[in-house]
Amino acid sequence: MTAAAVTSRDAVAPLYSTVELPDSPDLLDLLPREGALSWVRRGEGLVGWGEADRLEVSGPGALAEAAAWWAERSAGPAADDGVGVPGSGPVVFASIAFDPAAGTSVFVVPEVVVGRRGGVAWVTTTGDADPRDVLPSSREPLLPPPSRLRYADGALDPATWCGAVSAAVGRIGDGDLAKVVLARDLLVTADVRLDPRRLLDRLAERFPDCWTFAVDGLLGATPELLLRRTGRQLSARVLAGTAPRGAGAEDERLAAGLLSSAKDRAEHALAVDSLVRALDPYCTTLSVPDGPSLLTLANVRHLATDVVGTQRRSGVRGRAGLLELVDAVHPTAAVCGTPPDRAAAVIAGLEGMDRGRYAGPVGWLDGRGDGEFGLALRCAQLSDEDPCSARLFAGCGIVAGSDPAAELAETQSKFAAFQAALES
Ligand SMILES: C=C(O[C@@H]1C=C(C(=O)O)C=C[C@H]1O)C(=O)O
Repeated sequence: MTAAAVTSRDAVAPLYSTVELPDSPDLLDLLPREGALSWVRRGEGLVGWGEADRLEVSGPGALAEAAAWWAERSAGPAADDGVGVPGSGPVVFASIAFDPAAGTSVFVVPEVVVGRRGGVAWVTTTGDADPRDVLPSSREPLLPPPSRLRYADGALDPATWCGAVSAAVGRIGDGDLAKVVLARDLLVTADVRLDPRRLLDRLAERFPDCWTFAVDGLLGATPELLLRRTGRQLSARVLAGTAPRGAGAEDERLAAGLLSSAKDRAEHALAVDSLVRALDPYCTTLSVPDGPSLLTLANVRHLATDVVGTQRRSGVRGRAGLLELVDAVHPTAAVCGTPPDRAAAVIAGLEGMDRGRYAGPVGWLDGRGDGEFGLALRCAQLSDEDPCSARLFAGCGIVAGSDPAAELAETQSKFAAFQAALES
């Protein structure tokens, strides 16, 4: 085992000050063009900018290292927090690699965080800045939208990716595994620089039921909540099983078909089971509805299960923080498969790409241990080298009976979430 690689700017915890804002600002409107950090749903959540500190970490102990780092960074000289709700006081935004042992996970402590929750709004600053002085008086104008977008295949062209799906169905038929999630990437280049704020605005408008996120150039609107912790209360929204949207009566027919599909319900049950099995040892209560409901988005419809639990008060598991819980539940069968080790090996053998932080946990954590992590889906990684380019990701659960052409169409429907933001 190699040791986790850790880079962090300096060793002294910054000072944090939080004040309540008299008016509730539009969070996304506050973001600057560079370094946008976001976790926003229906106008509530957190945005941040500037970097007071940053941790990049990988290796088998990556999330434990990150938890220790954050405990030190958030526990420094007492935070001056006059608001006292989840997300006020010290906050770190995080985007964790799909495979935290192999990929790089990024943790950013912003210089400024603005939050909104239940109608209360606040601003938190790190260092000497006075929280009353840091909000922009007006928004820097958005860059013009692209007039031309060029798409190119990522790691696998569509026909080769369908071949990978067939191979996975073969492995499932041989009894090697029950489910594997296979993803593909799509490269896009615009004729102008991409403005993250324009993309976030469009995603938030079109996907009000999703969490619009941005951390270190990974931007998206995810419908899937891996884990939220508020005190001892834990909650998650598990998704698996997808149908396209249709027009008029066809849409109703597709919805009814998804809810009654034995294949989709079995695929969904594997994802719920994987979360419940991993979370159960940490909980005194864990409640799972009898069957899935439908989550309807602009581009697709999913089978969804909302799970809620209460974390134990005592013992080692009672002391587990949110990053330890995230480490325990990730990857669920919603993004990896069943059993997870075999599925991970099939992904490594068939996908032909590095997922990076796609399908990894993304969200935020505060100094009390409250926070929210979604799965980084319906997203794109903006290129560091070329400000006009991005890499989009989409994947699908493959089970017995999966049809490669239908799975390819499903990835296209999922890409469409980010494409609409680029194109509008
Ligand atoms: C892997 C993705 O989505 C996951 C796979 C789903 C499915 O196969 O039905 C549904 C929701 C997500 O859990 C993705 O959007 O890239």
